[in-house]
Amino acid sequence: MSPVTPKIEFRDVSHGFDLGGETFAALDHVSLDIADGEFVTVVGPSGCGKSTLMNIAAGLLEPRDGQVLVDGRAVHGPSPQRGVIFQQYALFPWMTVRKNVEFGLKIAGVGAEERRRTAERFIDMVGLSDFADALPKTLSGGMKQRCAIARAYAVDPTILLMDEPFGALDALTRVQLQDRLLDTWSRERRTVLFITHDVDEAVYLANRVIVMAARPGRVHRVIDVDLPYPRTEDMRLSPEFAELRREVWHSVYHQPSPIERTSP
Ligand SMILES: Nc1ncnc2c1ncn2[C@@H]1O[C@H](COP(=O)(O)OP(=O)(O)OP(=O)(O)O)[C@@H](O)[C@H]1O
Repeated sequence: MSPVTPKIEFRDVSHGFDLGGETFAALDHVSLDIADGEFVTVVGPSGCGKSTLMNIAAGLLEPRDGQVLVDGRAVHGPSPQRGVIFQQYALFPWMTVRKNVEFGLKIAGVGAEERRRTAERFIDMVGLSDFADALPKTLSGGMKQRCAIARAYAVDPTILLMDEPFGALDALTRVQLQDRLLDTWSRERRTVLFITHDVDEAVYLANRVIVMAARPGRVHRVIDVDLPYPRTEDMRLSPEFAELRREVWHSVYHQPSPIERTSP
């Protein structure tokens, strides 16, 4: 039987930034396979390279060493196949929700009628139908982020790359959006790579949690989350969840000291 090609493959990826004449190692030999349809979350201390990893997967940054492959092909730039959602909503402020969601489709040359139909479907999916003609400035943070999610989904990406998308939201909105995202994911089954600082969020959403370590940024542990979907509020309160949470928390906050470099 031939092995299944991972949807996303980080193959020995290293990246550094030049700081005052020295190279700072942001990522050090990161290798990771993500299967088609997986929901993978990434947690780790501040500065461990989570966003750098995401930017490389998005094709916004070329790694110094190694490569990222999507469906077995090397990534060398952004692609509509990979939808990216950041913490800051990045909506066009002068466009209504509908126009924001239609934007990527317009760029892709999709006709007006189909654009409208597709946008409506995804605006409905994120529960913003009553606000389709509203401008972003009239929306709450959670609504803006739902609009950003609808916009990312509308262009039909096979991969969603999400960099702390709920980081700026209050706890209740955050929990509601987690459920909505999982609901969408179970129906659409895109591959999701999701960065967060929040251990509960990491466990609640994922099939697998990747715990990174800092200085240099690297994969510290991979923790499988064997809880079934759909995830529920009761599950958050279960002993199994508490145990997974404890395990991830411990891996993030009780890491060994940064690797001592004895040679340059
Ligand atoms: N453009 C840049 N120039 C110089 N150094 C950078 C640049 N971008 C990131 N770094 C450094 O690389 C390291 C990794 O940064 P990155 O933003 O990927 O970490 P992170 O895990 O996402 O952090 P946080 O959780 O705080 O958002 C950090 O030490 C950061 O200072």
